[in-house]
Amino acid sequence: MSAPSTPVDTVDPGGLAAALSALREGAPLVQCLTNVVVAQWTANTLLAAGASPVMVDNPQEARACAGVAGGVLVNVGTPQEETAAAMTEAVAGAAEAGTPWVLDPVGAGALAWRTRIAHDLLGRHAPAVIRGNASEILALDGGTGGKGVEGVDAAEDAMPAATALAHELGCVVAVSGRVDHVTDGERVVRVSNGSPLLTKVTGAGCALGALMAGFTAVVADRLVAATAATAVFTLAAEAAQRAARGPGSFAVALLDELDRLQPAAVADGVRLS
Ligand SMILES: Nc1ncnc2c1ncn2[C@@H]1O[C@H](COP(=O)(O)OP(=O)(O)OP(=O)(O)O)[C@@H](O)[C@H]1O
Ligand SMILES: Cc1ncsc1CCO
Ligand SMILES: [Mg+2]
Repeated sequence: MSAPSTPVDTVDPGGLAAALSALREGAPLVQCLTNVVVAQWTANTLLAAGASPVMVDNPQEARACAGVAGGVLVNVGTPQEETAAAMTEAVAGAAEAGTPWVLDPVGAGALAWRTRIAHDLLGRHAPAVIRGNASEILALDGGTGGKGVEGVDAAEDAMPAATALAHELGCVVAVSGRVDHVTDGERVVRVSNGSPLLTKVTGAGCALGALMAGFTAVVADRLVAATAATAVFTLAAEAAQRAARGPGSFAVALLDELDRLQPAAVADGVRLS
């Protein structure tokens, strides 16, 4: 199947700005089952943007937490038996409560066990959003994956796979890269904001997935939610790049700029096609 190319219609800059206002007003609780590399930075990203993180990734509490959270992030970056069991529980809790959940299939394709975990979770209850780099999205559709957790494909090359997954699961698929591509299987939104420094710090994509879980808690249209997260994150990255001397100061500045970003600046600065 070829990728759809319907131009942006309902996803407009004003809607993305309104989504950021909704995130700040709602301050949703976002449960994160994420990897050990990025946990603290992910929590800080959510706080800076205006959401409320809680990193509950044990099988004893994950289901109950997903029942009360506004959104759930499941990121398979450093899976262990315990956290994999917790992911199953969290997805069950999300299914019971109708809580939107986001899958970040870190390293899918490159490593077999986590690829099976991702497929198993997808088979239990459809996520609101699958967010990954192009190689990870291709891997979920039968591809071979990237170089470890690094993507080696361009986002546009993953759009046939993203479209197929979106149709199969009834979810949004967000493919990150120089130009981020977001689709619900019918509509495609491209966001061309961002900074190359995002590829020089670990966990940018992981933090973006957490933001998507936050936006799905406050925005009903999941295409808008995933696009708003992308716009907010990449616009903050552009401002952070201006303040940074390199990856270290960039990562710190990105938190500052997420906190400072105003909804009007989202509407003014986002580059959609
Ligand atoms: N070449 C690039 N130029 C500018 N921005 C980029 C580039 N590649 C990725 N990005 C941005 O970096 C962020 C993370 O995307 P990326 O594709 O690197 O995710 P990822 O590989 O899943 O990251 P990680 O696994 O390290 O968390 C996105 O906001 C995306 O817009
Ligand atoms: C570096 C790394 N290894 C496993 S998860 C992770 C964070 C970026 O995906
Ligand atoms: Mg990733």
